Amino acid sequence: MPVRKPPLPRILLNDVSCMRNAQQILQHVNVSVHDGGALVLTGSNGSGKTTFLRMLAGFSRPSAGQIIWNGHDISQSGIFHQYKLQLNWLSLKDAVKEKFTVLDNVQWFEVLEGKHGKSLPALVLMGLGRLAKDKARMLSMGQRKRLQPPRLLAIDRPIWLLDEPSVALDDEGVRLLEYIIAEHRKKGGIVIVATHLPIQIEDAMNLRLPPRFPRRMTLVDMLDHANIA
Ligand SMILES: Nc1ncnc2c1ncn2[C@@H]1O[C@H](COP(=O)(O)OP(=O)(O)OP(=O)(O)O)[C@@H](O)[C@H]1O
Repeated sequence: MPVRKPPLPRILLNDVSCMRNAQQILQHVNVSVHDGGALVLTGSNGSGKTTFLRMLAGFSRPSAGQIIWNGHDISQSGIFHQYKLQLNWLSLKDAVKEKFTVLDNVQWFEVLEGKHGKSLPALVLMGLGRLAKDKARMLSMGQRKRLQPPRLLAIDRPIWLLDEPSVALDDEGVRLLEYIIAEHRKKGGIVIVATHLPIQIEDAMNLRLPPRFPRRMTLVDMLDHANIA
């Protein structure tokens, strides 16, 4: 019987290291993600989670190793051009245009992508349907955060890079985000999330980045040693 080759991972990080401002941030990272897969990045403040996402988004280059997409190194310019069209990146900066309506803040991305019809249903799903025609400056912090998943749905690209997507969301907002992520994966999409907060993502791989400057003493230790009577 012929032996079937296992499918290539869609994304492979092969012994990747990354420097920022002449400082070594990530070292010898090896990870592979297949279609429908999820990778959750955790680690202390400054450990390099955002750097990891930025590198996958092409904002920083690995200082060593390769990022392979579909079997090709993304540092080749022709490949990178195709690769970046697969990405949807949500950074901590919400890029909400306050003078635009809530709907326009999502639809703008959709139109740029040459797509239509998904923005309003996505806002309704995230509980923002009633506010669609209001100016975005009226939104609370959590509501601004709820505006982000609809952008993912409106643009509808396969690889999602999400930096702290659940910060400021209430329990219902987190459940909705988890639902959207699960549905995306069912369609073969990939989700890579950096987070400090618990978020339920079934069968996700977890990558805990080591602290860059291991702490000798925690704040609690210091308070203990302060001998406050
Ligand atoms: N613009 C920058 N230029 C140079 N170094 C940077 C820059 N931004 C961050 N760094 C450094 O890179 C390291 C990793 O930062 P990064 O933002 O990736 O960490 P993180 O794990 O996402 O942290 P947090 O949990 O606080 O969000 C930090 O030590 C930081 O000092």
